[in-house]
Amino acid sequence: MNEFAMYASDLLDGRKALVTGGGTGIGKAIATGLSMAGADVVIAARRAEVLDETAAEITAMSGRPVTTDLVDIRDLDTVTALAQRQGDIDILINNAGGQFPQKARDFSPNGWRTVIDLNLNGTWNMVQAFGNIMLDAGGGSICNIVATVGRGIPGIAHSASARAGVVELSKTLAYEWGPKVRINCVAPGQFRTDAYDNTYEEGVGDGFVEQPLPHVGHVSDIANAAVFLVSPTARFITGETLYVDGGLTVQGPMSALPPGGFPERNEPSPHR
Ligand SMILES: CCCCCCC/C=C/C(=O)SCCNC(=O)CCNC(=O)[C@H](O)C(C)(C)COP(=O)(O)OP(=O)(O)OC[C@H]1O[C@@H](n2cnc3c(N)ncnc32)[C@H](O)[C@@H]1OP(=O)(O)O
Ligand SMILES: NC(=O)C1=CN([C@@H]2O[C@H](COP(=O)(O)OP(=O)(O)OC[C@H]3O[C@@H](n4cnc5c(N)ncnc54)[C@H](OP(=O)(O)O)[C@@H]3O)[C@@H](O)[C@H]2O)C=CC1
Repeated sequence: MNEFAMYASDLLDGRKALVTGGGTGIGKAIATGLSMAGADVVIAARRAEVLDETAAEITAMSGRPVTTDLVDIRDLDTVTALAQRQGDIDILINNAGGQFPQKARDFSPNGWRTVIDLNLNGTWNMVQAFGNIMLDAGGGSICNIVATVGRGIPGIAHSASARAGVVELSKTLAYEWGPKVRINCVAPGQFRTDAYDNTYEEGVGDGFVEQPLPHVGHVSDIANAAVFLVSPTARFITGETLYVDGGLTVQGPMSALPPGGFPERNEPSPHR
């Protein structure tokens, strides 16, 4: 079975889709899924060579041409220029992003700013540049790739904050742009892309045996969620965040005892 061919091959016929960070990992998977569903896909990021290789790979699978373009989402001038070249899109996937893991108490001011700038301001640059064009042109659909916000993500407080900002931005724009533009988010759990493995050497571990679906996800799981959300199949859905995390965020501490077991009833809290 082809994991990227879950939908009809003409589901997105006649639609043009742009995926930021589409040269690698999750973005590449989403671009593949869109192309397999019939969209004309543009992948955009900073490294031309990576993009070109990926475009050729996707075309070999889907039989459809894939265009590449350059952008640094942190640099508004390059975003504006991209919007001038590729503004006629129907679908925008904001996938470019990332962070470094560090305890919050150790963040430097510039470290914090850098991650917020990439994931919140960078996404906003893209959303406003392309959203405005979609509004003027009559409509479109946007999907932002975030992370499993809502319960906190220890080790990446900067990114968790930025992604929560994107979720709230998306809900707000769902109101403001409602009649014309749908905007949703996909929240991946942990997916073993090259970038993930390079960044989190010991990240994939015990957590997975406790989550309701106790295995690592495949990038096509994200792609299929994103394709669904930007397709007419999801035409009555906007402002939503779809968690694709094997149930990680419902795993919770329900079955775990606190260290040392439960305290006696009515014992005062040890916290000040
Ligand atoms: C902990 C478990 C979490 C599990 C959940 C995981 C969910 C998410 C998973 C993923 O996202 S998988 C993909 C993972 N890969 C990435 O995200 C890599 C992407 N990261 C980057 O591309 C870069 O790190 C960056 C965030 C874009 C920053 O790169 P940039 O070149 O712009 O920064 P610099 O100019 O080098 O530095 C700016 C500033 O930030 C500080 N800094 C950078 N890296 C680190 C680091 N590893 N540790 C600590 N601090 C770092 C750097 O020192 C600078 O600050 P100052 O020194 O000037 O104060
Ligand atoms: N893998 C996982 O488990 C999870 C991933 N995520 C998020 O999903 C997204 C994809 O992750 P993943 O595929 O694993 O990681 P990758 O690092 O492979 O993907 C990030 C992509 O974004 C591009 N990119 C990075 N910075 C910029 C920029 N400033 N402007 C334009 N493009 C940029 C990169 O290409 P280039 O360097 O050529 O610009 C790269 O293709 C990220 O936002 C990540 O944080 C969220 C939760 C979990």
